[in-house]
Amino acid sequence: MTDKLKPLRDQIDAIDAQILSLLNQRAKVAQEVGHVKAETNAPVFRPEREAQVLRGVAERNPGPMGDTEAQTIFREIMSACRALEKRVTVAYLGPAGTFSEQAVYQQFGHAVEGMPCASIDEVFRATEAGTAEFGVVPVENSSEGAINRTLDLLLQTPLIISGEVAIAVHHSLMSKTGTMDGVTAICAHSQALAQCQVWLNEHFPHVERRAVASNAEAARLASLDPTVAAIASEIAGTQYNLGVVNSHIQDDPHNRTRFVIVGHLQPGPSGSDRTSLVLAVPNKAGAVYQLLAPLAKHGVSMTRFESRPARVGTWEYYFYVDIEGHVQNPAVTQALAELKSNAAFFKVLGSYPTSLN
Ligand SMILES: O=C(O)C(=O)C[C@]1(C(=O)O)C=C[C@@H](O)C=C1
Repeated sequence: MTDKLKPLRDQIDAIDAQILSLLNQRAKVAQEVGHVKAETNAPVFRPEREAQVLRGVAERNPGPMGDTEAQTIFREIMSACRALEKRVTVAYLGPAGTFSEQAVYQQFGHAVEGMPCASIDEVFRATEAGTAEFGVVPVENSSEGAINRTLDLLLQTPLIISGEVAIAVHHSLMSKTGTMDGVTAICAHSQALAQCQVWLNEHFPHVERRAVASNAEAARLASLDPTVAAIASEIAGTQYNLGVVNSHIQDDPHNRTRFVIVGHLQPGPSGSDRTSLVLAVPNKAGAVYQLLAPLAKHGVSMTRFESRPARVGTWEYYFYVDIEGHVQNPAVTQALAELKSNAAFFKVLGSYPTSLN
């Protein structure tokens, strides 16, 4: 056995030495890019370029390594190279261990400064003030719908959406002992409790459900109290030393949350982009239909349409619309100019590369 392994491991050692040398060659070039950018005060993080690099990795990947695995590695390579230019600070809905933190790493890799915030409002405030260069906030969940606080804040903020990330949300039921013995309450964020309600009704109909600020907070509480179980990601469970009672308890096995990245940067076109808008029209029959007509006229596809009652201002509803394409694409530019002239309220939230998954 050992005799057969030795030459293979020697090969791996030799390849690793080459990989390391190539990684450092790449890192030196990235440092040069950093110097060029510093001269012109150009932004270090270029989401459209990173999206193109990662799409190129999948296109050129000869295997047997999977495309997603190759992209994960290259995301971290770019993250490490970017950190040599400048380490980007990213605010997110904390504490550490939340799906928001996972979204940060999925977009930026691990060579970033994560800044956990107590609320979505705080993420916007920190990013607007420049304490963080970017903020990552949840915008919609596949089973529970829109995250209304984010939609309201997007309406008011001067920040621009510069990217999106979709995360598969798998919830686990966990406790200090890894069992439900002696457990009298199950804690989680209200969204997570809602996403697991059918499963909970079936398995633990008589255990109290308690909504707390975040799933990570639930995990922290469970780590302190054997009468409390938490619904959270297993990453959060590991962080707080919890045992798993049941995995994958969310009612929808394909449950996903989409996050957006907000900041002061408007990315250029990447070749596969999305544009997010907010619109309002006077409340009269056919107004919404007329409002959206320019999209069909210019062949622009709408990928999302969400209405939100206005709590302030003149209009009854705001419409959150996502379309395919970048504001700089001619068809999108024309469609938006016509849309703007029909709308009573019009705001482009940003144009950004579509997420990889
Ligand atoms: O191409 C750039 O602008 C770089 O700074 C290099 C690089 C990379 O490592 O490939 C790093 C950071 C940017 O976000 C994009 C790409």
